[in-house]
Amino acid sequence: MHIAVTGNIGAGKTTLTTMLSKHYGWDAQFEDVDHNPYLEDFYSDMSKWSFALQVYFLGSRFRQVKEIRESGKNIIQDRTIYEDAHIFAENLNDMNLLSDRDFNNYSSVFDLMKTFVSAPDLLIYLKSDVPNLVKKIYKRGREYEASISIEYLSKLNQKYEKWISNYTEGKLLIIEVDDLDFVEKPEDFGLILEKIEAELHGLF
Ligand SMILES: Nc1ncnc2c1ncn2[C@@H]1O[C@H](COP(=O)(O)OP(=O)(O)O)[C@@H](O)[C@H]1O
Ligand SMILES: Nc1ncnc2c1ncn2[C@H]1C[C@H](O)[C@@H](COP(=O)(O)O)O1
Repeated sequence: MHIAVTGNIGAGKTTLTTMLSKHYGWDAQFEDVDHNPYLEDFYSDMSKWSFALQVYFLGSRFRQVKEIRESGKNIIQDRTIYEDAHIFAENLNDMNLLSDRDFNNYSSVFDLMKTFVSAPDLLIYLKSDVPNLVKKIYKRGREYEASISIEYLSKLNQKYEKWISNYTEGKLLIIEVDDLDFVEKPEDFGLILEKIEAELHGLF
């Protein structure tokens, strides 16, 4: 079984991935954030570092894809490789922070990698409004994320909505998280578990 949690920056992916992995006793795969050699530089100068960061995330995410294929274990994954290409790289190109030449180069590598990627059994999209994303990013308190603009988050949210509305690769569960506090309220976490189990009925 492979479940992936998707959503904008600050939506709660890492928190929910951790809770689900503990609850079901499954392995968790997290994004390469704390040891990422480009992320901090990227936020100080997006145009300069966008290509290097995208190549880094693509490689790191493809390594996870390979591990999922080879491990045969039940895995819950924090963000997918699709988001790097269809959300982040595309948005940077739209914002002229990643040139057409670099974006085309990146996309041809991504298209090749995609042929090895299997969709998760279930994709859980954590949908959140920009003001709530801002609050959670602030609460998390990574210093280099203080420069993230409302415009950047809004554009990413628009990309997420478009991508999710066209997602047909596998089962999809959309959870509106703004009125849920699955961290402090066990009943809210319970609601999420019920929805997951309804989607995966028969596979558990
Ligand atoms: N549903 C929620 N209710 C309250 N706080 C939340 C919720 N989801 C996430 N948080 C908090 O918001 C911050 C960002 O969450 P995180 O899981 O790191 O998001 P992501 O991995 O999507 O960027 C963390 O401090 C986390 O504790
Ligand atoms: N592909 C990406 N391009 C730019 N930035 C990215 C990409 N993937 C992740 N990120 C950033 C966004 C956040 O600052 C950190 C961690 O993501 P989060 O949504 O908070 O788990 O990496």
